[in-house]
Amino acid sequence: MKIIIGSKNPAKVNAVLEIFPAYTVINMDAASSVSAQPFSDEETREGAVNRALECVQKNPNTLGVGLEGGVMYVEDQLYLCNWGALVDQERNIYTASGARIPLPEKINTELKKGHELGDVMDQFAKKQEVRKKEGAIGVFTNELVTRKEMFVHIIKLLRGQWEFHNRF
Ligand SMILES: O=P(O)(O)OP(=O)(O)OP(=O)(O)OC[C@H]1O[C@@H](n2cnc3c(O)ncnc32)[C@H](O)[C@@H]1O
Repeated sequence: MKIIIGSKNPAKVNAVLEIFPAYTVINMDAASSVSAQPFSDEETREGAVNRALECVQKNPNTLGVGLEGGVMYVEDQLYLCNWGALVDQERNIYTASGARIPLPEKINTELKKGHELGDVMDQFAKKQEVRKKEGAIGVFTNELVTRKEMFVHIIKLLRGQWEFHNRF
């Protein structure tokens, strides 16, 4: 069976490859149809679902996966949040979120100005394309948990729910 992942970001594609080794994994650009920088769990989750649905709509008889990064507030503290969605051939939608960590006030200030986290992280870490590599979670955990690892966990949560559903 084929799995279509609605992103070309290697941190996302490699996570799907790791958890679905027996499947043919194809990547394509899919629209999140939410803001470039989602600012809540609801919006980030919606972006992941929209991407997964587009993958399946454009490729019938496959599994679609959408992964979306965003931020959200708990009281006044900004946190990193990530969501994933898997859509099967019957259009059942499975969702899961990833580990979240607080982001420094400096990052909050830049995001409030309208900048995207990907660009802010590159400036902060003095690196290029952090979002495709260790990610914000990697930078702020001293690379003990990378963005790919965080997505691996989300994909496991999605695959596990889908397999459980298909047992009965
Ligand atoms: O190519 P796509 O799949 O769009 O991947 P992306 O990383 O650019 O985009 P996301 O939709 O996952 O994330 C939305 C925005 O938040 C940024 N972002 C989210 N999580 C991040 C992380 O861990 N590190 C750096 N940037 C992150 C990202 O770069 C975007 O600007």
